[in-house]
Amino acid sequence: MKPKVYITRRVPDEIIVKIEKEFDIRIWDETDVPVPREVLEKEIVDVDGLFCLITETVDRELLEKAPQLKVVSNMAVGYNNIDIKAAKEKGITVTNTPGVLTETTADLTFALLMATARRLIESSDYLREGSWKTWSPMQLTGQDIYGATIGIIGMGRIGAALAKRAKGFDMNVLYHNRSRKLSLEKDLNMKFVELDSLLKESDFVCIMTPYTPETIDLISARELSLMKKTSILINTARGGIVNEEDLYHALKRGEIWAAGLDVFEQEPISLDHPLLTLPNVVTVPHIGSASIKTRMKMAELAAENLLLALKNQTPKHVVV
Ligand SMILES: NC(=O)C1=CN([C@@H]2O[C@H](COP(=O)(O)OP(=O)(O)OC[C@H]3O[C@@H](n4cnc5c(N)ncnc54)[C@H](O)[C@@H]3O)[C@@H](O)[C@H]2O)C=CC1
Ligand SMILES: O=CC(=O)O
Repeated sequence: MKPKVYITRRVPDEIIVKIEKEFDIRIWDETDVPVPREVLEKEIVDVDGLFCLITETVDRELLEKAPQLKVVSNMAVGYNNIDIKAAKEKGITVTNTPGVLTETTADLTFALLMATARRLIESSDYLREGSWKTWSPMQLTGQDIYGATIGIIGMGRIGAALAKRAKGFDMNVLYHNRSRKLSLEKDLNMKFVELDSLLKESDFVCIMTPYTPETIDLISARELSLMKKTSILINTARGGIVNEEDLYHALKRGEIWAAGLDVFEQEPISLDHPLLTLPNVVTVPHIGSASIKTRMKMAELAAENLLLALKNQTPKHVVV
């Protein structure tokens, strides 16, 4: 009998075919609707492998319902949706998809930085709604990017890729991380600073840490109050790292100049969320890794991790 696998979303056909060759699969056959929790709870009961997305909460309660489960393969680098401690206790392997999305996510982060600094979305709306009557000296003016100081919190794979892009714009790069990255500091001529100094000195603050107990609300009222009035906050890491209520007040009071957000505490963000009422907030729907090539690579890697784990071989990227 083949091992059983549950796939929590319709992924491209070639990925499904690959998994289907080896395993008995069942799938939540939707592209834009996540599997309801009650369905997942039923489906997980007899499976050996789970192929899931960041939209699924794989907590202890769910894992308790899966006595046969050997592997949870997350199609993402971030795995804050999975209870790693519970998985480890149960001897369940958890895998993720680092690396293949690094450059694409750094591209989006820099694009969001540029769109926010130069008010691209607001300017596009201004033109289309017929407000553009003339060229005017201070019309839709934004913040300069070249030569500005960028502070990157979390100097991992994506943080480093972002720093390289910043260097291309002659930016001064500061970073804060759990540990120093001495060779990167030398290669990219960037400086390690404590978090408060980074917040005080940067024109752009970009968050690139994982979402962990230590990074919940890492940027709250106190941190925002340290930032320059002309500064811009960019978050493409995870929503809960920035306290959204505090961010709203800081933007409303002019304590910081603008924010570019790809990630939110609740996803999708509710359309009546106060942040969506502010013109100086650029929002996109968690599209950091969303290029066709990169999403294919992520799905392929997640499938490969799953296959290797179920064949008792070492997956390419093991979290636990
Ligand atoms: N918006 C999107 O679509 C995407 C978002 N992400 C997010 O980006 C995160 C980073 O991804 P990678 O760069 O591949 O991970 P990584 O593990 O290579 O880098 C994370 C860095 O953050 C540092 N860090 C962790 N906790 C910290 C703390 N409390 N203070 C300072 N630094 C801390 C680590 O030391 C590490 O250097 C992911 O965990 C995920 O949440 C990743 C891909 C796409
Ligand atoms: O948010 C996406 C990820 O890969 O993590």
